[in-house]
Parts: sequence; C-alpha cells; structure tokens
Amino acid sequence: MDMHTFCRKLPKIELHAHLNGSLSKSTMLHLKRYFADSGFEDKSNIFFDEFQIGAGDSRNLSDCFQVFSIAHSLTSTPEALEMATQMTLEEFNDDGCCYVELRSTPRDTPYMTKHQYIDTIVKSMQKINARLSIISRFVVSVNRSHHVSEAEAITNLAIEYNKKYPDIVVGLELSGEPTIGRFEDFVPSFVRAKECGLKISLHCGEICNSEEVISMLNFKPDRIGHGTCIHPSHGGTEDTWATLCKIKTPVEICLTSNVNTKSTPKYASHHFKEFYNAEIPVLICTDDKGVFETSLSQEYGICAETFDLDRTKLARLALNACQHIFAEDNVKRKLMTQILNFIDHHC
Ligand SMILES: CNc1ncnc2c1ncn2[C@@H]1O[C@H](COP(=O)(O)O)[C@@H](O)[C@H]1O
Ligand SMILES: [Zn+2]
Repeated sequence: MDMHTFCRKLPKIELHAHLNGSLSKSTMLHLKRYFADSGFEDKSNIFFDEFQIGAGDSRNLSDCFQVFSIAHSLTSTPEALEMATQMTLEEFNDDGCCYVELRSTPRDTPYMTKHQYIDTIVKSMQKINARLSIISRFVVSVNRSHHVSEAEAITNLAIEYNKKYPDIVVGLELSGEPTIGRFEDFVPSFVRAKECGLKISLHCGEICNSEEVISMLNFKPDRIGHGTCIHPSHGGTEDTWATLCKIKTPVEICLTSNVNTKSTPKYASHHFKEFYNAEIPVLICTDDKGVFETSLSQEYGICAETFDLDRTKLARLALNACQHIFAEDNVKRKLMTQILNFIDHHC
C-alpha cells in the first residue's frame, strides 16, 4: 500500500472543521442548482477562484474572512443547509474519517432563524449517523467579531440543544477574525457553557497576542485551535510556551490552512514540530477543506512527509486524537478499537 492509500484508509478523527469553509466545489455546485431550481433569488456568484485559497494565493489570513459570505449565500435555507451538512459529512466519510466534529455559527437568514439553523444541523447529523459508518457531532461556534449579546444568544442555544440532544451537540468554540473582539468579553458565555457540561475549544494564538493566549490557556479549555503564535520562535513568548508545556492543552493543528493563509511560511517551519517534540497532544485537522482545497487524508500525508513520520507514528496520531474527542467514552472506546485494529493489520 502506498502512503497516499495508507492515509486514506487510516481511520481518522476530524476535530476542527467549519461547515461553511468545508463546502467542496461539487457541494457548492449542487447547492447552486438547488437555488436555481427552487426559484429562490440566487445571490451567490460563485467564483471558485475567489472562494478557494490554494497554495501560492496572494491573500492572507485577514483576507480569508471575506470568502465565507460566498458559502453563506448557499446555506441560507433549511433545505440547503441540510444538503450542505450531509454532503460534507459524506465527503469526510469517503475520505476515511471515522469521527467528525463539525462546527458552525448558527445565524439568522431571510429564510430561517438561528434556532432553525441548529435544529437543521442536528437533524441532518442524526440522519447521517443512522445511514453511514462515520460518527458525527456538532460543536456550536461563537464568532468573536459579533456582539457579545449575539454570543450570549448562541450560548443559550448551545446549552438548550446539548440538553435536548446530548449525543449530537457536544461543545462550544470561539472562532472568527482574530484581530476583532476580545476574549475576555466572551468569558462569561464560555464559563456558563462549561458549567452546563459543554466541552470548550478556543481558536488561540492564530495571530500574535501573548496576553490573550495566556488568558485563554488559563481558562483551561478542553482543546485549542491552531496555537500558531505560542512557541517563542513563532511569535510567542517564553511565558506562553511554558504555560502550554505545563498544562499540555491538546492543539488542533491545521497545516494547510496555516500555510495558505501565510500564518506559517512553509510546512517545514510549522509549529507542529515543536509541539510534537514537547509531547503536547497534536490533532491533525483540516479547518476549511473547501477553502484550502484539502482533505484530512491529505493533511496526514503532508504531516508524514514534512516531519518524516512512519506509518506507525502517523496512525498513533489518529489513535491519540480519540482521547480528546468531545463525545462520550463509549464512542472513544469504539474508535480506539477500530484504529488499533487497523494498526495491527497495516503497520
Ligand atoms: C482560517 N482560520 C480561521 N480562523 C478563525 N475562524 C475561522 C477560520 N476559518 C473559518 N472560521 C470561522 O468559520 C466561519 C465559517 O463557517 P461557519 O459559517 O461557522 O459554518 C467563518 O465565518 C469564521 O467565523
Ligand atoms: Zn478554524
């Protein structure tokens, strides 16, 4: 089996995927056709050159926040959102993922409320979980560029839906343009969610802001996203690095996202290396597989090649990721058995 096939066949765990950034070309074309056929006004001018930020694109991290509105115009009705959710989960399933946590910010559109938005995703996931072997869970996103009152409303929804569907809605996460908004303003919402039993993930250190990194790490989230500017050689400080090394918060690593947005100059200089060597739990994820034209198996392949990991080490990354999923312990055990079985046969 070549490395490409190995990476596809390896049962993988995806823990950081934004729904609207994960829409593939074919899903977007399908949605566009749906809008045309159902007589909705089609505001989506999909120019894939604009939506996709591939290798060598001149746009940077702050530019990338403009592209999500293209996807948003295609997920504005409950039917379209259901198709987007199901097609995206099918793609993760086809790529050999055995477990996915999809995240998304519930939003009001001309055709649905935030309530309907989260309801639609939950119902779509239930259908997928019944039909495919992949196991999916939902992490509700708070966008830091929105007003705090919006974050509070979204937190209430997350708590309500976690009570109603504990086997689907498992966490709350903070994302959005990192130069906008202050983490401290959202702390009360995240404290409340934590107290209600939701798991927490925070986009942390995507840009250099050591003070914020420290307060995020001190909040003790269950996981953080990116962690780009934490190590001193990547714009962090001795203090940010020492704090992470001490508490060893698991980090959702998104190699291609960081390279394509120029947060990281090239794969070889990615902070994965320092984190891995310091035995901080690293979780290989895609972030926005549609925008960055990638897949989880591709991310595993890039990781193996760049950091010279053999098959056993690579498979161990997937196995270790099971420890940090937000779903219940019986799911954890089931996934670990599946991956260990694969390791027994293929490593
Ligand atoms: C590239 N790095 C990133 N950093 C921070 N936030 C990001 C992101 N990529 C995506 N998002 C967040 O995900 C939303 C789109 O999906 P949903 O509409 O929620 O499904 C974006 O609007 C942004 O808030
Ligand atoms: Zn992200």
